[in-house]
Amino acid sequence: MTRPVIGIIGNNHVIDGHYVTHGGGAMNSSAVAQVARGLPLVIPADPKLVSVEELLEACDGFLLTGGRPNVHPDEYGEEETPAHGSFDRSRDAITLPLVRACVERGQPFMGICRGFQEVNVAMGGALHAEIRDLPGRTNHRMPPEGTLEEKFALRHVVTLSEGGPFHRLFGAREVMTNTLHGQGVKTPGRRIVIDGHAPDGTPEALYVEGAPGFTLSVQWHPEWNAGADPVSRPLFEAFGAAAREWSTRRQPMAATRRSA
Ligand SMILES: N[C@@H](CCC(=O)NCCCC(=O)O)C(=O)O
Repeated sequence: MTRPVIGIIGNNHVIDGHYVTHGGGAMNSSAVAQVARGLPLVIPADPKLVSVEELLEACDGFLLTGGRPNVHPDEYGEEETPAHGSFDRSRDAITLPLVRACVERGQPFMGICRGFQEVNVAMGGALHAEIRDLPGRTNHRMPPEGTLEEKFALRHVVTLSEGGPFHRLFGAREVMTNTLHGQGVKTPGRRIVIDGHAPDGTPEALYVEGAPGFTLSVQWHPEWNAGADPVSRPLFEAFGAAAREWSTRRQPMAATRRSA
């Protein structure tokens, strides 16, 4: 059986100050290949190079990866300030319409960290520029020093809604997660259900109400230790199963198009 193709949304990275690359962390590719059991395909998220329509055709599902640059506040009707940090407008231009198209079509996606925030903004929601500056909130940012193990260590509980999709998937109302982000959901978009929170109230898990496909998205990084972690593993397995189902459903459509 062929593997479902999972488009991994790449980030623009500048190496050595001048060499521009499109990349996704190797952890994402491994989680897709080894846990979701999909074919990982890193996407250069730039509308000069790819279109949303082409991506929807080429891929069975999308992993909206984490990324340091933030979604531009223009996308949710706010003015840019220094607190908003850096941006990746090319990625915004692909992922926001891609999420809306996937919701409409029932094509699976899973948002991680920046990807989680993109799902919210795509559906009309807004973000806080810097959650650690808000009263009562803690610092969710990546520790600036330390090994990868220390940066991705489990740091807080996420409490999930009773009977919600995350509770059902994990079989627990409380799970431990890592945390490596500065921004967070301020107002949920249309049909966005916040299904899990950190102890300081920060939204951590969401899905799109009534969407016909897989939309589970998380503010933490399940790609870390994806094969062994009891939270990451079921998430990637469920995402892979959804992409596989999409791929088997669309094969007859693709065959019809080829023979026409
Ligand atoms: N920029 C957003 C999203 C944070 C995020 O996705 N972090 C992943 C960083 C991965 C890396 O180190 O490149 C925010 O800050 O909230």
